[in-house]
Amino acid sequence: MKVAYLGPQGSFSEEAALRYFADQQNDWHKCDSIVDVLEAVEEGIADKGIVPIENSIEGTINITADGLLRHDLFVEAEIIFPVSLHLLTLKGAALDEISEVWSIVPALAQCRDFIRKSKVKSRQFDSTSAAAQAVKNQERKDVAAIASKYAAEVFDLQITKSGIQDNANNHTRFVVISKENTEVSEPKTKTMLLISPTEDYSGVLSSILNVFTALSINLTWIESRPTKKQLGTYHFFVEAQNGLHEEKMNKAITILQAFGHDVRVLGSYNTTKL
Ligand SMILES: O=C(O)C(=O)C[C@]1(C(=O)O)C=C[C@@H](O)C=C1
Repeated sequence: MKVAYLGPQGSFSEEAALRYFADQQNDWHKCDSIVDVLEAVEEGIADKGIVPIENSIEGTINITADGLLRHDLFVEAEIIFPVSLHLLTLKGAALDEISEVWSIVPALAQCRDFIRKSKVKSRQFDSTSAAAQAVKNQERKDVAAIASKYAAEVFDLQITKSGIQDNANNHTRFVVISKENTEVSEPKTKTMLLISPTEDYSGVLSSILNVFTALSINLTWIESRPTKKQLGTYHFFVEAQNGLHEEKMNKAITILQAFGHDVRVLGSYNTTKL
């Protein structure tokens, strides 16, 4: 089986993939961006992909949410991964020499307090490990990557300051995606739906949420993403703490469809904490 994830070597996505699939002999397909991971799975270049979808400090990873909207993909598992972000520099560099920090946007956002207090500039890269690789290749002592301890090892960089994220208790939720909707043969603990109202009227969101309240379905995640067609119109991601095998979940879907909403079941899955 071929699994796609965000590279280069040293990314959090790689750590999550290697640990989640530890007992399997897989071929790995490293991608340059999160969008490339989604496309690799949709185009059949990879059988599965691992992408970050939410971080406990920064919230939803919009690139992934929008990718799930655009691509015909399913979620088959979720992985909760602890994230600790460090300032990686060339060996011998000092903290007060650094004038710029490099990383992927969600990681820069997780370190907003540190960046603001240190009055350094920030520059976007496609992954934490791409930033670490650039620090290594460019041989500059005035820049630092915000990345993992693993990336420091891979690129032989020094951890000049550790644990710089705004909150020490930091986790990123990844999802395992595939092109096929895997049969829900055994009970699962969660279900992700994408609900797109076909009409815009006052109270449309509360009418959706009331369905879950009425059926005592606890929601673990709700996210709205713009339709990108008209200001103020949205798609809603809803994650429920019930599997698709449960009657009340199917009832909720039937009622939402009867209300005229477009409902896509993105998957029913279990959680793995790494
Ligand atoms: O850049 C990486 O190392 C990734 O795997 C991506 C990513 C993300 O975009 O959320 C994953 C986990 C961390 O939250 C920081 C970066």
